[in-house]
Amino acid sequence: MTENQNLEALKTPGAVFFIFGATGDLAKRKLFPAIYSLYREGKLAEDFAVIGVARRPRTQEEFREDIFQSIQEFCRYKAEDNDNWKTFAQHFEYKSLDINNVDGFRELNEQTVKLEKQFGIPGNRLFYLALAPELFGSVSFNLQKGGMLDAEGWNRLVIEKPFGYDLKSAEELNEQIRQVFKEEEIYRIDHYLGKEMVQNIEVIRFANAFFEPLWNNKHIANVQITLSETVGVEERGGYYDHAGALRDMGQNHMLQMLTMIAMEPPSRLLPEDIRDEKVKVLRSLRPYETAEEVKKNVIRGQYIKGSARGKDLPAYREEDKVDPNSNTETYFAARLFVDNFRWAGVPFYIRTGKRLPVKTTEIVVEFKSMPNNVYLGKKYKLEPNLLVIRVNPMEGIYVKINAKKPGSENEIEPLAMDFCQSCMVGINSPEAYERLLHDAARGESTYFTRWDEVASAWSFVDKIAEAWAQNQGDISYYPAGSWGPKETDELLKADGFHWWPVNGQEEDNVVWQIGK
Ligand SMILES: NC(=O)C1=CN([C@@H]2O[C@H](COP(=O)(O)OP(=O)(O)OC[C@H]3O[C@@H](n4cnc5c(N)ncnc54)[C@H](OP(=O)(O)O)[C@@H]3O)[C@@H](O)[C@H]2O)C=CC1
Ligand SMILES: O=C1O[C@H](COP(=O)(O)O)[C@@H](O)[C@H](O)[C@H]1O
Repeated sequence: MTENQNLEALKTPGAVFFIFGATGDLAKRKLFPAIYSLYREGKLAEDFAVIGVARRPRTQEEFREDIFQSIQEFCRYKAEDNDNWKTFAQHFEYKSLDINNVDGFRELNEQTVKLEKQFGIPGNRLFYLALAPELFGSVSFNLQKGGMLDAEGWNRLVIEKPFGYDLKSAEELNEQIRQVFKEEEIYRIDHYLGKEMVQNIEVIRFANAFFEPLWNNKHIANVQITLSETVGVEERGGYYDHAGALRDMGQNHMLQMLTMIAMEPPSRLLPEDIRDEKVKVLRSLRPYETAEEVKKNVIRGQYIKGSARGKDLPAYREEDKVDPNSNTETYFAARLFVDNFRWAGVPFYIRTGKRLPVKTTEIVVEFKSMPNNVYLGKKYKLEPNLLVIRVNPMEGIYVKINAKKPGSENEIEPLAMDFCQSCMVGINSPEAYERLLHDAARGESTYFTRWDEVASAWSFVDKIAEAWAQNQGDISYYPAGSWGPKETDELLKADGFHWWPVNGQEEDNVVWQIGK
């Protein structure tokens, strides 16, 4: 393929993008920068328009100024105040509208038709709901009543997480949306699926002869997925105190990464085939039915006062908009099992938390050790081989192997073969939201979650949440800036394993860590 053909294949079809919630945090930090990056990369030509929708008043000039500021602050490309910027900004308009006001949607339709004529857009409409989920149903109904879905092109609905609070509320939400949109028109965002290295899991697994044959319970001892954050709840205390780490990160990002690691190779690289395989993994998760099973396999914690990098940090219960008696978990870790032929008996350890010492997302696949009753194993203590996939913020993979210590006669030491992708492409790697917006506009649904995936993930998580709700007392506390409750280490120790240190974690005896 020539470069021009390649760019043509990546080009987004002409469409109007509606950003509902255009004055909000997500639009400012992620969506406007993503649209600008697509434009700068030639993936978005001149046949597009963006209409920002929210209640507060904004003139067109003020709205365009908001976008300029958002790009300057959050985009990997900077806008310059020149003709190029002015051409881009002309594609943006604002509509002040309460989403409960159906007449406003009729006006919005008139505004849209004008823009479609102006930019030669063939009636394709993408509705991005950067709104609280309680509003998804009303927007869908009013889009229909206001005639917004009657244009000639396609309609697509992109919705943000959280998709419900539990299975029941997710079903209700889904039912409302499905009265208006077909499943194939709905794009449920899980922004972790837009991350470079999460998408790379498939390639690492299915394009390498030395991984796939070993990818099973005969050769893999355990899998560890860590998603640690240094931040607390910031301005989102109200939402977070209702949700907690299990719903905020577990039901979606953590389980999605697990499915990418555990799924069977799809028969074809088509969205539905890939999603079929992912949902099978979710259905194979061993459910924890009783409070005892939950207690044995899942740990929850909440941060108390602590410090990090010389700075004092408040307790979770002291955070803005958080109940001072809150029992919401800011951390959870679990031992999960995928009960199928490939994975029977292999524990998947997952952990995530706020106010941990480093910001990192990493997946460690620990291979079974060589038999220690023969040859080298008899003589040396061999470290297990590891495949580490670094998702965030560093991107890359490395493999830890045993090798002869250079210069020594017969000493063996662990050695890391490191591919640091971020060192090579640096800040040019597209942001998750950029990829996902681009995919949704091209009708590429692989990296969005299908309803049955969402439902299966909720039914698994609900049982844990129910057990916790009945037993409020079993929460552990950890100082902000520490690695979470100590019980988390016990979870692995009981199986003869330990957490492998993640990138940035200080460990004196880790000779194979990069930079050591
Ligand atoms: N921010 C983030 O990093 C992330 C956010 N999300 C999800 O994305 C969604 C949006 O989040 P975020 O941007 O942070 O939220 P904000 O509270 O910052 O923004 C909400 C937006 O909704 C608009 N809005 C609220 N009520 C109405 C209404 N009745 N009619 C029209 N517009 C309305 C607000 O504008 P106005 O007040 O002017 O009407 C504002 O633009 C949420 O579901 C959140 O959970 C998911 C992942 C990350
Ligand atoms: O969805 C969410 O993700 C962020 C973490 O995302 P990352 O890309 O920065 O790793 C998390 O902070 C937030 O609580 C959650 O809602």
